[in-house]
Amino acid sequence: MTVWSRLRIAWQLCWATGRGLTLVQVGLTLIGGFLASAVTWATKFMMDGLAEHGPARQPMIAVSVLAVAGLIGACEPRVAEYVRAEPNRRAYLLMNDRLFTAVGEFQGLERFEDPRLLDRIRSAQQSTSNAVAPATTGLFSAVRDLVSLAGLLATVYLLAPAMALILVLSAVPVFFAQLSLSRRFAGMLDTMSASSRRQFQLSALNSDVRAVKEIRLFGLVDFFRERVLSAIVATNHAQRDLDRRQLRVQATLAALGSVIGAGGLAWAVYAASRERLSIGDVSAFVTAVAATQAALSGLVTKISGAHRGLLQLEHYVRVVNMPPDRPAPALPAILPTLTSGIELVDLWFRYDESQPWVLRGLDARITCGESVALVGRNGAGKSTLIKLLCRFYEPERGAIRWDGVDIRDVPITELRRRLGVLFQDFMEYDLTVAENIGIGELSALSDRDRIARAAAEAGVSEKIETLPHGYDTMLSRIFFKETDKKDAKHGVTLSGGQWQRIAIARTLMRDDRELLILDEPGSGLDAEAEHRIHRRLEAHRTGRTSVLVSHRLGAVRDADRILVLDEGRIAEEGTHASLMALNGQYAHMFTLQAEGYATAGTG
Ligand SMILES: Nc1ncnc2c1ncn2[C@@H]1O[C@H](COP(=O)(O)OP(=O)(O)OP(=O)(O)O)[C@@H](O)[C@H]1O
Repeated sequence: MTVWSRLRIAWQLCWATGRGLTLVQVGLTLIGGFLASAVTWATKFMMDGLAEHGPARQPMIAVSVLAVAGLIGACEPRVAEYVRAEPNRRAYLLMNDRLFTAVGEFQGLERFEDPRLLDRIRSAQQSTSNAVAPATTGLFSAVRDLVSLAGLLATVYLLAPAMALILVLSAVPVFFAQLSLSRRFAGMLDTMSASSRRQFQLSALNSDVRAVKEIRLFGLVDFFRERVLSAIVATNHAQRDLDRRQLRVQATLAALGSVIGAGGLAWAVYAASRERLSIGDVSAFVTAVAATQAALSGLVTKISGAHRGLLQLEHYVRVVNMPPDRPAPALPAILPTLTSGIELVDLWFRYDESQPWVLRGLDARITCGESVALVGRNGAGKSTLIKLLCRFYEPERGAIRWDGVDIRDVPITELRRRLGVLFQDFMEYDLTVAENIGIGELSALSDRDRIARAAAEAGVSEKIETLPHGYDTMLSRIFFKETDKKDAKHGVTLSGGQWQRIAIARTLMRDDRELLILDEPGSGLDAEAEHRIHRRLEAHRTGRTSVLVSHRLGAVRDADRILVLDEGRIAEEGTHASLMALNGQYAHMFTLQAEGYATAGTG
């Protein structure tokens, strides 16, 4: 990205936060910029007037100008600060809105599995709070210093052209050194983000109750502490290196400034002694040189701050402008109401080119109105298949057809509107019970009857009734203080199985959808609860098109058809009875499980 396109982004951001406020900032910038030159010239006229011992009018006018300039100079930074705070707040809101929308548009899971992109999203998120001020107000300040500098240099040039040239030349190397520093800083942020992400993840283990148990039991405290510390040491090292470079550049600028200032003063005094400069000229020269150096050093700092801000903003711009990962079809097909069925045709899928195939030419059919069970060993690809049905991933070859229509040809949101899915790794939201269930169907978020029906069907309504505020009880996994745990308004914790029932209820809010998918709905439930839930779900699924994934083969035996996934294909399919008669993989797995229960029962 070029400097100009970055500047354009900063300007567009300012403009989008408010045209009026931007124009006020431009005005303040110009006023602030011309102030130093006004002071310098007024000082010159005042001193010359005094030296000439003429009427007091000229010095008094100069004094008036100085007084007004002093007033403006005192107020302008405060006013500017106030005027800039509002656009920054607006920019924060606007950028978060755009970022949320942009990331929300990522329809697949691939981007969320790319660590570089995750870093970029994190940097983009950070840039909404810490890059806007340097990039926008920092730029205005830089322009103000630039205007101020131009005026001052013109003043110095009129008095001593060589000195103006020396001042400019002395600033050039420092300016580029500072720019290279900020580039390094942005580069360092990039490389650090991976290690700080790691550090953050490892540090988070300290407050994750699931991790705390294992860490204590396996004696891992020192192991993780050392990992965190080494990540911090690496970050500190990079920061220290940068600080040293910064110090060198700034010290050089300061030393150069002092030498030039002293040299200039000596020359001005010498020129005045030879009457080539008036007293006013000398004082204007001294004021202008000092102000020029201050403006130069300010300019360099502000430009480098703005540069850093702009480099960070680049992450935001790149994320916001990412092309869709599931582009809408050029001629979208209409997804028909499911009447025939869903066909999976020669599906080939792997997560990455470097990884083995998970599906290898899988063919299957889910007939409308049929309850299908999907079984197979761990890692066989059951959850992957479900994610393909939802288009979280796309098959590398083959197609999924919904009543003959390739699901890639319809808008993805339309496809997802037709699905009700319970994922194996369902979410536990820090929301109330009613919200945790109701968000399954946002339009019914305040429909308490429907929420209560879904809860009853998921077998969790009795538990909800015992909660301190019933459906309005806050469910939380995070307590900020130990005392919060005792106060129901901060939330109550549920057991894993109770959370699972809440998640099932959430999915059942979408029970009018054409395809219901349940991935391991009973995994966290006790035997009796699982049995009851499966019976309920079975009754619920009757006559509806559904796919149930489960390792408990007792729970799938009543399905209309059972598909056994193995080696990336459907290895066996049929009813429980026909698969048992086949005496293949399913029969083997079922017999093993049944024997396990029988042994447990008799043992
Ligand atoms: N996000 C991912 N990135 C890379 N590989 C993955 C990813 N998710 C799953 N896999 C791999 O794909 C294969 C199939 O995984 P999948 O979760 O679909 O199996 P499954 O049949 O649902 O297993 P289980 O019964 O254990 O839930 C596994 O080898 C797994 O390691």
